[in-house]
Amino acid sequence: MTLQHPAPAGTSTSPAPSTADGAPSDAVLHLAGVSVLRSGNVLLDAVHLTVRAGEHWALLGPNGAGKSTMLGLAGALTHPSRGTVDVLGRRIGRTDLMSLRREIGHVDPRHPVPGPMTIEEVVLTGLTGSRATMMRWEPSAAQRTHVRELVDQLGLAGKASREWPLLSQGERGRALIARALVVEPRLLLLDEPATGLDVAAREQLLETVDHLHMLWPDLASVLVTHHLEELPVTTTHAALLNGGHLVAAGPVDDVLTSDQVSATFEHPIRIAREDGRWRASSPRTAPSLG
Ligand SMILES: Nc1ncnc2c1ncn2[C@@H]1O[C@H](COP(=O)(O)OP(=O)(O)OP(=O)(O)O)[C@@H](O)[C@H]1O
Repeated sequence: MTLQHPAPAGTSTSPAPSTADGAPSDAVLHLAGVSVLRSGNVLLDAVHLTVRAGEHWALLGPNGAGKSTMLGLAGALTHPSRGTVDVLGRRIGRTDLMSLRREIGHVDPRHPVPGPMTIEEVVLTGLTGSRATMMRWEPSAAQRTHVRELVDQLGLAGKASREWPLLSQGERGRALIARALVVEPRLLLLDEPATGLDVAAREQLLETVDHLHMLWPDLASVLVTHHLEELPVTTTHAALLNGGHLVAAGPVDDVLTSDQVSATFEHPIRIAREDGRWRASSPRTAPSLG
């Protein structure tokens, strides 16, 4: 995503040729002047963003900032009240949303899995866009092979026939990423993928996400989180949201500064980066204990 207007200091605004609709021709996701209003509340206010192929965005902000609302637009789940949203070159409101959704990889850690399905069965439901295995639908041999390859690539080698209720949270997270990738999307959306994971499972999941970006360099992604510690090393860009407003957006090192993150979370926060990972802490004002 690239913030286009107004552009904060340090944000790249390099022009790209535009389509007839005004979206840059290389955009995977383009929001132009987007506001979302529900029940009299402004969930998003005049947001401009562009995500291009190969960019890995982090979307950060406090509770209620509008992150899920923005991800809902990117996933073709909701309509804007004002402005335009183009996903994979198709305009929300002018295209069939069901078919567009099937081209977007959407990872929701709260995805409900009905009954005792195996990892392979769950990943296959990505092809039908359903929760359960579709009646009278049979995958082709090539589709099965593709699913098994993905399961291996996601660090679940040999576990394709494991049943969902017996999996750890971390294994479920990686299986849901495989499910999202089975349609070979150009855009991958990750909604707080590290929620509920212990530190080891979180680190494995982040390593998996970094690995994906190396395997599919053109894949664009948007990852929503509240925690800077949950950002993959391969994150290239960040957007900070507060109260439906974009506080900053652009290359990750320009955006994730102590000042901008503090303004976003309305609390003094010190940002540090080590070995490509981010850490956030709050300067203490009271004398330390012990
Ligand atoms: N249908 C709706 N009608 C009215 N207000 C809504 C509706 N959906 C969400 N909101 C409000 O809009 C704001 C933004 O919600 P959103 O879920 O996008 O925030 P978020 O940044 O994802 O929050 P969290 O980090 O808590 O998940 C919140 O204050 C929420 O209560």
